[in-house]
Amino acid sequence: MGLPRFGRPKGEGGSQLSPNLYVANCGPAVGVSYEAIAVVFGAFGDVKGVYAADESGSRVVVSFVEEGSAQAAMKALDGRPCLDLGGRSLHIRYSVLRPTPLGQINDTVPVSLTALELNIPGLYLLHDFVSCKEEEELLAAVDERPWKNLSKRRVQHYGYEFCYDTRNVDPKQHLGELPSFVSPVFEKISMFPGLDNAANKVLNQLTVNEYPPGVGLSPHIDTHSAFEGLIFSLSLAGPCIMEFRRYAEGGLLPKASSSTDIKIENPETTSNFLRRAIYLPPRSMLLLSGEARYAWHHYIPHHKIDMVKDSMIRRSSRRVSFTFRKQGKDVKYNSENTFQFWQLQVLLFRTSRSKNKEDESLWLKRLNQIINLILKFRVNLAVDRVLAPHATYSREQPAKIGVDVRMALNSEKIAFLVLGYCSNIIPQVRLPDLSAFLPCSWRFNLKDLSEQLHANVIFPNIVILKVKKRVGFSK
Ligand SMILES: O=C(O)CCC(=O)C(=O)O
Ligand SMILES: [Fe+2]
Repeated sequence: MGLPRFGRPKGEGGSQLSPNLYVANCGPAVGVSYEAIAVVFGAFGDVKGVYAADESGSRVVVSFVEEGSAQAAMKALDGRPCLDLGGRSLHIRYSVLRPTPLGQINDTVPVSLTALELNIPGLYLLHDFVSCKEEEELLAAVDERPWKNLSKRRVQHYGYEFCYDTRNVDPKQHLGELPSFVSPVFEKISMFPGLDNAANKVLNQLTVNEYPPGVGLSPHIDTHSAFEGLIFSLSLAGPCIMEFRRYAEGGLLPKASSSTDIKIENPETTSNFLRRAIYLPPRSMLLLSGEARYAWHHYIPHHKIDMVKDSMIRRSSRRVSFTFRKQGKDVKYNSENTFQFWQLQVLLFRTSRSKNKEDESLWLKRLNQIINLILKFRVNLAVDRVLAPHATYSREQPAKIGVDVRMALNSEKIAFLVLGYCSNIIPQVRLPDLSAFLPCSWRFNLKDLSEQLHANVIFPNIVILKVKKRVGFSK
């Protein structure tokens, strides 16, 4: 699902009626926010969305539900200074839907060119972070070294080897300092706006990825316990689109705050998520921190051609990325640290399908281990323990509460759920909301382990439910 593409008005005047208005002299580049535009135009009828008309940042398309509203707005606002929009004179024409350009991928999302436009807290993008010469030198340096072949791309690891099975690094296997050819990049990282100068010193793991044209990367959040804090990714050689997803948490999504948001609703899985995309040109540096690093999945769609604004960008050459991270011990919870940005974690424990008593006791043992980790504040480690590699779904498929609970309950005797919320992200979700996900034919109680937890209230936002199948329940 993508947004409709709007064309510039054709010919003189753009007089063909339409519910979409092409508004010039208006947009973030001239200090007018999309929200302010939506409010002003909203006075004339329901506004479906305000979109960037092009990359200028000073031309937008306001899309109304009804043509009559567009007409009224045009009549009232065209050619006049608008006090609510900084006194700017707006130039308005009707905009028409443009047919999908040839070769466009159906499943697209508007692609932002800047972090500001993308509007994900904690995400920064600096263009031309390294020069063409530095780019050449970095590429030459890695090309002189051995690549490791994965199924579709090649990688090199420095500092610590990244293991793709566990999605983790072995902290005991230190491969040595990062190579000297990345020193110029480190120097620049230390000048990253707003960054503590010490930050570059602690980056001790580098993964170099080489993607052939058209090859992408599946959605993931970099393993919590493996890497602490900031993630820097330098793009070299070819461009790509990086997309981001923020999944519905307990059925709630953060308020869509940008016109680039797409809320995907998939009735089959009842999952929904916000989706945004940014263009990463060669030599740009992306920084993921805070919410961008912990709450949003990132991935690179497998496209040979990307639509960026109105241009078709062919991924004609390989893309090589240098991703710098800090291998870290598990983060301990305190009110200041990254746990604040912890995404909703749904940890689902299941007895095995074999209904084997031993399996069941194994799962109970694991559950207890994990509860102990939680009680010791080792939250990220607890999350990793469950989500990889034991869980039946991978980290790429974050838990969908409703579906997973039902799936577990249909096939298993017992399921345990540990539900954790980061209170400052989704303070609204409480137990009553959770119970809504359970079929009414199931009873669940909060006794046993949850009582134990409640007696040790550390995170008022972590709840353990023991979900029991009712005796005699038939499917
Ligand atoms: O290629 C990139 O820029 C991203 C790589 C990445 O997300 C990762 O290695 O975890
Ligand atoms: Fe990543």
